[in-house]
Amino acid sequence: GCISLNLSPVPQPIKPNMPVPPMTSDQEELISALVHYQEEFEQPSEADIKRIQFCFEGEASDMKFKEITEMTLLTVQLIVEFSKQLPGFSTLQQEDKISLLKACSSEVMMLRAARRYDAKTNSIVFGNSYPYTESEYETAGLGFSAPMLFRFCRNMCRMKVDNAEYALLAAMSIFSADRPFLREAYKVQKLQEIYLNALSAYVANKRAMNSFSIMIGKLLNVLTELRTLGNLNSEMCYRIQLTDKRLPDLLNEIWDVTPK
Ligand SMILES: Cc1nc(-c2ccccc2Cl)n(NC(=O)c2ccc3c(c2C)OCCO3)c1C(C)C
Repeated sequence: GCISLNLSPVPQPIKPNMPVPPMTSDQEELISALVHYQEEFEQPSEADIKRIQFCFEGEASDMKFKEITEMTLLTVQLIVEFSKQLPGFSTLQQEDKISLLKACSSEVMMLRAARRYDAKTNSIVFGNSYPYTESEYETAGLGFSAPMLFRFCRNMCRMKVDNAEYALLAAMSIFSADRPFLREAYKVQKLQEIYLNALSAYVANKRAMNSFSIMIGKLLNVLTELRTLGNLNSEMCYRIQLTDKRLPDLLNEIWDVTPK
């Protein structure tokens, strides 16, 4: 069932030497719901992954590129399902839901890649058996993006971001009030504040006090980094337009790549 959003007065902002207030039960409920949905919509089904694996022939680069695009298509659809479960999302107008999903999907894709990053093999394991290494990214013709993507993944890994923090960052990326064409930006802003307060309460209660302000600062900086990565994804989409490679129509539509 969906969590009743408690729009009670915003809890006190946490100051450095202030005793850490316990999380409210609403915040605990919200966080466990998000972690549950994050797990529910984490992986494409085995059947979907199998379908991708065996239906491509052609030269290595095209096959790798096609695999990545199909895997991304499945993952973006999971991101849409995750977003629809977020408390508050259903209170928005249809047009705003679409504007938010178009704008956040590449950013949440980057967060998902970071969650699937395996430091030992320096690879992103999308699905259960799809290790993407930096060189495979090069093979697929996406070489320009690989170093930045893997640097982002390594940084998230070093910060030891946990499932709750990933889920809350994804929710904050989804509920970004400064996305283009929003009709009710103020509603999106209010929703993001609820997830921000839950994130800061969670971090304050989880990490020793001295590292709270450092950690919350780093996590909020991730949202800024995600903007850059999302914009570079759009740039990559345009570059692909200029080559003989093609993205699936749904990705072109979601990422506003106007077919020439
Ligand atoms: C089908 C497809 N799937 C992805 C993708 C793959 C993994 C994580 C996130 C994304 Cl968005 N991308 N984007 C990138 O791989 C991509 C593009 C630009 C980047 C970047 C990535 C991962 O990361 C670093 C900044 O620039 C694409 C297309 C557009 C090729």
